Amino acid sequence: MQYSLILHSSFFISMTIDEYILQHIDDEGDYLKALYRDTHLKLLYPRMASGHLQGRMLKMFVKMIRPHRILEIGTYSGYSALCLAEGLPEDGMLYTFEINDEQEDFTRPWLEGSEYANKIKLYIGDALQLVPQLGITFDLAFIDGDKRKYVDYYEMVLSNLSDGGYIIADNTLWDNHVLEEHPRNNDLQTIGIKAFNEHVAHDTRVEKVILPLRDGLTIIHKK
Ligand SMILES: C[S@@+](CC[C@H](N)C(=O)[O-])C[C@H]1O[C@@H](n2cnc3c(N)ncnc32)[C@H](O)[C@@H]1O
Repeated sequence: MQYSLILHSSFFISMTIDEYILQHIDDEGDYLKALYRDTHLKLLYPRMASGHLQGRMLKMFVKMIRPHRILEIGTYSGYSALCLAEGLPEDGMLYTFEINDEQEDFTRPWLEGSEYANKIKLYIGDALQLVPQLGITFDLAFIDGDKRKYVDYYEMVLSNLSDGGYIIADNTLWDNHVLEEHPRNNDLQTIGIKAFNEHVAHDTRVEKVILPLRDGLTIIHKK
């Protein structure tokens, strides 16, 4: 009885903290609220969208880092793209890549209808193939694509990143599955994220921290 009360109260407290945080940070605004709702109404896997807290965090990172060119791998419904673009200066540009061509009909109108449309270029295709062809050096990259390919994204991004540039990688705690010593052989996403975390941890070209925000955000600074 005692135990279930403790469980219940800690669950209650953590819910309250999440709500408390959202009530004490900047509002996401009506446009992002509507996009988040539309994502949940019309798309599969709406949990993939960044949402209120992470979206404000991404905008804040852009304000702090002051990049001119941002790369995003994994646009999905465009929620994080809009938050990244919101933080950019007038002459800044976000290049966002989405491999799933069925996503375009939903996402392009949301990006083009926003007040940041002139700061966003949406590409449909595999970022691993398309980004090196652009010949652009980025100041900040947000990696949020296929979890099995994070090491490949990382190496590709690092060679297209300015010295002193930053990478933010999402989902790097993967619902705490990273703690599994021996993930199932077919759990390629957990295996991919663990390989990425090991790879970055031992990479002397960069400085890195992991923030336990939402599903884990790794912030990487290229020396
Ligand atoms: C987690 S969702 C992105 C969510 C979005 N960044 C947000 O926070 O609102 C991951 C997306 O990456 C896309 N994706 C996977 N592999 C990719 C690749 N190689 N290049 C571009 N997009 C990719 C998937 O189709 C999916 O829509």
